[in-house]
Amino acid sequence: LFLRNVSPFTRIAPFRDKVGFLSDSGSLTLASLGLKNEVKTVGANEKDKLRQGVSTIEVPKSRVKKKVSGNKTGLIKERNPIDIKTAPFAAESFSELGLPPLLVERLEKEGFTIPTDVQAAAVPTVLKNHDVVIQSYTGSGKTLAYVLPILSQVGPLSGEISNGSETGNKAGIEAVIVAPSRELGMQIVRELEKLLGPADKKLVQQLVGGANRSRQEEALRKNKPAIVVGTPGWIAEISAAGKLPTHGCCYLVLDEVDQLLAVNFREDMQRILDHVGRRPGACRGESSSPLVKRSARQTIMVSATVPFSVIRAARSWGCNPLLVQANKVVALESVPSSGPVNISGTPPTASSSSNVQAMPSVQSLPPNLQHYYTITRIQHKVDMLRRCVHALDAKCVIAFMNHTKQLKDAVFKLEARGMKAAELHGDLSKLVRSTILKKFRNGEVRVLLTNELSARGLDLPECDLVVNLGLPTDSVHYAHRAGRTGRLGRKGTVVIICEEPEVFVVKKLQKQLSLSIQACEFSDGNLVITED
Ligand SMILES: Nc1ncnc2c1ncn2[C@@H]1O[C@H](COP(=O)(O)OP(=O)(O)OP(=O)(O)O)[C@@H](O)[C@H]1O
Repeated sequence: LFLRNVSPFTRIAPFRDKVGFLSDSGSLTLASLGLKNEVKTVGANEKDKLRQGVSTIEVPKSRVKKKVSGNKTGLIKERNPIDIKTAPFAAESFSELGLPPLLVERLEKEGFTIPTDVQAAAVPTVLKNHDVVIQSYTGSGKTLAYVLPILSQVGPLSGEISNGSETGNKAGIEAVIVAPSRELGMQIVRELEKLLGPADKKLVQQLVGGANRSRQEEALRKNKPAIVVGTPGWIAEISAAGKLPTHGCCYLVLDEVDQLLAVNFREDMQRILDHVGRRPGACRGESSSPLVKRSARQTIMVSATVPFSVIRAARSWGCNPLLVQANKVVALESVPSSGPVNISGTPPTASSSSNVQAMPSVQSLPPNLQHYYTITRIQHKVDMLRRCVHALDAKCVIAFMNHTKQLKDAVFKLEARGMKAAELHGDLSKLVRSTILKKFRNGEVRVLLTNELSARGLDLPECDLVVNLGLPTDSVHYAHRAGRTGRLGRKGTVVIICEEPEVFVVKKLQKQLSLSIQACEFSDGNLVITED
């Protein structure tokens, strides 16, 4: 079966030996199957720009996936065979992933021409209706990895004739996307709206806190959106009020799934899992045949960090889920679901997940990051931040502190020294938060002082430096904070400014993440590497 699927490949790039997939029996590569002779190496091309995020192998255009229509009236979705062979092979273009031509055209208009590795692996897998956990490092394009399969089935870009309505949807909500913060939810809405275009953007409805609830409910009633994106609290609340028709929903996406497992979301998540589509447990005990008809929603779980708790949850929420990573798709059953605990010894907070990664967390970090730490006394931390920004000539800086109260003081100190700074945290109104983010994006603010609120999912591609003025609680938090820079192949620097007694935590982070965090000083406007 594998040979049949592989033989039509036309070209394979130099990394072919490394590109493989795991089956129950172990890791397979093209080389191990003696298929090298069937392929031709391609040289460097325009993709160099996106090197680590982008595909290296072309899949024949003929291998376009048979379209599986989203079911507008019922819940039955046919699962295609667990064909994990196609997924690992990154594609040269979006059309090779089996996406409808209209969607590919729209992607090109928006400047998306080449899928990243995780998109190339995830899109065909999701299109085949598998429940998945998508894990790939921060900034590698996980949002489009699930948005594209949804848009290829839902709305006008799917190419399906709409049944007379402008939005093409009259049968209730077809996809629910849950994100842990309002900012992240709105970012996902923007990504969807960008692809749908102004004429069809009403197909997406945000359900996030801080906005006028009755207006959101009115929009739900009037626009009949096919996709809703929101935070757990609001989705659960509107659902409990009977204003969210999600029983026929085909897709449930849990973005930043490990954070959604936190205690403070538990009740709301339970309601969502119980009411969106049919319970995944419905497929339990049925035939293990991959061709089994599923009568449940498709559950898509996404994060750069996949702790054991996610693996356990995914097994219970999903139906034979697959773990999708760049260049690799593997049955979740084959992934261990227990292991060591928390590195810093700090108990999990309400916002943190309950245990550490099931896989080396270095996989959560973009490859182009430089990591440093420097030691100073607590009262000099903000001044050290200023020196660090100057030394690295950073233009767009996100600095994390652990206590909201410290942010204002730090902003004051930086502004007093002529450095444009602003604070961002959950106690600010939604309007103020949006304005600050806008100013940061357009360069009016050089240093954004923030707390854990901004650590997850926020896509600020211009950010070239992340500074930890307060230590992250564990390696998961470090990875998400660090991942605000170095997005999609860009370079980035991460600096920890700590006190002498905190160095042991830096060493633990270093060990846990299997990366080098170099000791440094900032003197005379330069970064100087020091002996450890
Ligand atoms: N194929 C692509 N070509 C060019 N740009 C892309 C492509 N896919 C995604 N992007 C852009 O890359 C950036 C990062 O994408 P995204 O926010 O989805 O990353 P992520 O993996 O979800 O990160 P995080 O783990 O931090 O949430 C975005 O600005 C997005 O528009």
